[in-house]
Amino acid sequence: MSMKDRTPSPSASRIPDDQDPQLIPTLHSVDVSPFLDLMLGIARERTIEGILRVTKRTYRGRHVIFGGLWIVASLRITGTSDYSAPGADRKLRLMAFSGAGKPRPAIWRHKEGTYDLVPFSDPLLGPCTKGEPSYAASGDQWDRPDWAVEYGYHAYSAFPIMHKDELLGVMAVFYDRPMVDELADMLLMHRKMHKIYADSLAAAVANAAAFDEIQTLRRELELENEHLRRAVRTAHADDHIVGNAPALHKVMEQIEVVAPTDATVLILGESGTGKELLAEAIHKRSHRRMGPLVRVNCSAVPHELFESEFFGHIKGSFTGAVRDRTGRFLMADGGTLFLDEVGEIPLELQGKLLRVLQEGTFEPIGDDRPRKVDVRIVAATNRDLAADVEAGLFRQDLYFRLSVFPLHNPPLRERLEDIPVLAHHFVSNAARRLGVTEPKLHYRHIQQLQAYDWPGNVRELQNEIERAVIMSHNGGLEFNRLGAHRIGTPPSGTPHLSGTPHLHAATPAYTPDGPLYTEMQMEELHRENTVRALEACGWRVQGEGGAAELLGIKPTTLQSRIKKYGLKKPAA
Ligand SMILES: Nc1ncnc2c1ncn2[C@@H]1O[C@H](COP(=O)(O)OP(=O)(O)OP(=O)(O)O)[C@@H](O)[C@H]1O
Repeated sequence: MSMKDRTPSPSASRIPDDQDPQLIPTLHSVDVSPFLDLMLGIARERTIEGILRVTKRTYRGRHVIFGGLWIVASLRITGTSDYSAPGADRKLRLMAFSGAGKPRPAIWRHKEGTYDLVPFSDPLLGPCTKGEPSYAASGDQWDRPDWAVEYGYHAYSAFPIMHKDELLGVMAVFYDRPMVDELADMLLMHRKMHKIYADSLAAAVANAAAFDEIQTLRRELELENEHLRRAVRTAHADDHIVGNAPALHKVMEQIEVVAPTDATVLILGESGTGKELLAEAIHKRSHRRMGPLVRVNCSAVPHELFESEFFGHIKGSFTGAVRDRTGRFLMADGGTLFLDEVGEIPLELQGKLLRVLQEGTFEPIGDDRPRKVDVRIVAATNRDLAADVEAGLFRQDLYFRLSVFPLHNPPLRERLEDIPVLAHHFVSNAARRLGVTEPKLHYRHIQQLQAYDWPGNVRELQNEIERAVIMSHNGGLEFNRLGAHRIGTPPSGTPHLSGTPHLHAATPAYTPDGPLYTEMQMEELHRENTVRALEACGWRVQGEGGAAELLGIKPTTLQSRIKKYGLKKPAA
């Protein structure tokens, strides 16, 4: 018998309709302000988590012993539930509850388990999954389960949460006594409120889910974009590894040894040292060279998308999964998967990754059929993974699995002898790409480049050279602002300028005793120094801490200098 069939007839207990004059006094006796607060709270929430938080504070009302909200289990709710198992759309998952009623639904039993997860076939909540509200005003109007009898749950009222004919969930409220006779009016009142509440909740949940879906798609698109851009760059890149320093030589020898095997390689080294280039070198020297080389930058993957990024998902397996998605593991089948910044993989996913590495199988989200892949892993990190293991941030078993063959890629400052050959390589690459005449690299340029410590390594060298080639205008190269473009790091200077401010003046000539500036260069230095002083004090010319005081000159002198150089405070 369905719950609808069991809906009590008016003769069983008096259930007034809204025309019933007896409802009017009831209306006056019920304090509706908590209900209005609740409605406002729900309307304001933009996330499902927020909606659930508000909902947990609710289900107040006279004689209400307990209220709960169950959501269709396949609706993935960020941060509160895991990806659902296949077939989860046929179950309701308890998401929020409140009230004084004991015990909690975790102990209420139905045929298959507890009320934490309820099948659509359940006689109590199941009828609502067909879109019909149901209720019982007293114990004799429903087949009360044992827990309801034992703990004094006499009456209930349940509503489906529907949005555009789609079931999102079910809400139910239970009473500690029969809601008949003089309480029947109150039950009717409550049911009217529940109906409004259920409709608002449906709209709020649907909005939040849609918002979630858009976010997920946006992040997926960003990732896809990044993959595509990189693939294009790699396809066009002049990717041969340049350098003869003994430290790099040793790395290349190790690559020759390990590449033909299928061993997992862990490339260690600071950012910009060329780890990705080494991973490509390993792939190209392996028997997998005709297969794909797929890169995942683990630091760029949003936490909630990791599993889908690695293993893929099936359409509809969670909110936002509007189409099937092939994970990177499957894409790399028969080739190499390069896990860049592997130290950024969240702890909870490290176990799953380890399983794939050990067994070579995985399941896409929402699909329980295991997929077998043949993938070689090359990982890279600039973190001290051993220290992360000590600190409990990285699983030891995964670390051991990844570091079968560690390769240490030295920072550029430890192979300064490679700078001339790298510099020539980058100058001709940049000139070719930019379509300009290749500017000449002089000995003094090399000296300047070798005197810098390159915290950003080869990538920074490449960027500095590209910038210098752009600025050269078919004239000479200039490297007197090395490091000035680094974000968050003060420029570390070229030694020739040591003892002088690090300024944007044309390259000076050099004497054995130091730099020699022309009058024009001195003028430029002067101008830049004045600007720097003005900037340092927010363009305040006089007074304590003003630019004139900083420069040790009179404010009037500074005024005339500002005029002479035509300096103006930049618009905010
Ligand atoms: N030995 C080299 N020869 C030629 N180019 C190099 C060399 N080393 C690095 N590069 C270039 O420097 C840039 C940075 O290299 P890459 O991206 O491989 O560094 P990475 O160590 O993987 O950096 P991150 O840790 O930030 O991901 C790339 O453009 C790469 O082509």
